[in-house]
Amino acid sequence: MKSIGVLMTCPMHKYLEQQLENHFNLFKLWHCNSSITEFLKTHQGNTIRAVVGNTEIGADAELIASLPSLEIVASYSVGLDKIDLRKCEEKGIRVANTPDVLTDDVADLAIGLILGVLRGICASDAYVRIGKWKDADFGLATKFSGKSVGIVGLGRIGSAIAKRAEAFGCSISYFSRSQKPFANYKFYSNIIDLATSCQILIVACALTEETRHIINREVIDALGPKGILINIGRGAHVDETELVSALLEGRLGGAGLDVYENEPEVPEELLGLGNVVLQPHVGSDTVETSDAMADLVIANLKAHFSKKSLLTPVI
Ligand SMILES: O=CC(=O)O
Repeated sequence: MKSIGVLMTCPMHKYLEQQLENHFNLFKLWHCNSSITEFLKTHQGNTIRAVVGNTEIGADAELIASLPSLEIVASYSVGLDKIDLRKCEEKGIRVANTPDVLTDDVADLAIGLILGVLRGICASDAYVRIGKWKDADFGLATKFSGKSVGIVGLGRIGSAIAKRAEAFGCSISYFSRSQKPFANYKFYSNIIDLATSCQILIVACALTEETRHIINREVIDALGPKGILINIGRGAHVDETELVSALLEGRLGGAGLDVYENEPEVPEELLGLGNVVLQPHVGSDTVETSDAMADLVIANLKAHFSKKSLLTPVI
């Protein structure tokens, strides 16, 4: 497979880059200072048969159009929102992603964010480091165990979060397109009703046109001044301007965020808030999971080019 051209869209995991280099003829899009078209002209765009993208740069219509020999997009991510799926379908381009292997890490981080916000873990850590403990006790935080948790999207990650939250004695309810026959949790067909009924609302669904800004002013107000919003999905699930004003005005109790609308930009106003915990989109960023995701990308590419079934096909 050494002669097969594979284009990586941006720097990702070093191990993935090495594996791609070992097995394929690897092109790195970020090595070009000019436009994609220029880059592809000088690097014979027509030799590239696969694209490996991620949550930052996937495969948009422009990239797909400039690769006449493209056969497969193997994403180093579970999320597909940076891939023009319609174009891929239209052109018969296969698409694969990395589900399952990252579920535990993302669910773990969701729980970490809840504890971070409710127990003030980051704020109290800073309190110790800057020597304030010597002057006074930190003060009281909020209990997590036993709270009511609402989950937006009960897919693989949402279900893994539910399982963890159950172990904390939380009651679980969820909103999704349809009721899940396997789930023993309370189903809401209306997200406002879910937000009204829970104390912690967690966004764990895929980003699509229907779920863009699914967390709007109405949902935030339904969650209320004691409610906590956790987002480990995508920044665009939340109307960030509304989120910021709700937090500043005390209409929302707190937030734990791993994702933002314009990454890596984070609204300045959030930086000074003690009831907010911020992470730089690291849900699946552990050594173990990143290696497993990389192995899955390679396995999908090898399967495709050996005319075998993809391990985790999307299209
Ligand atoms: O956000 C992470 C992913 O989609 O894998």
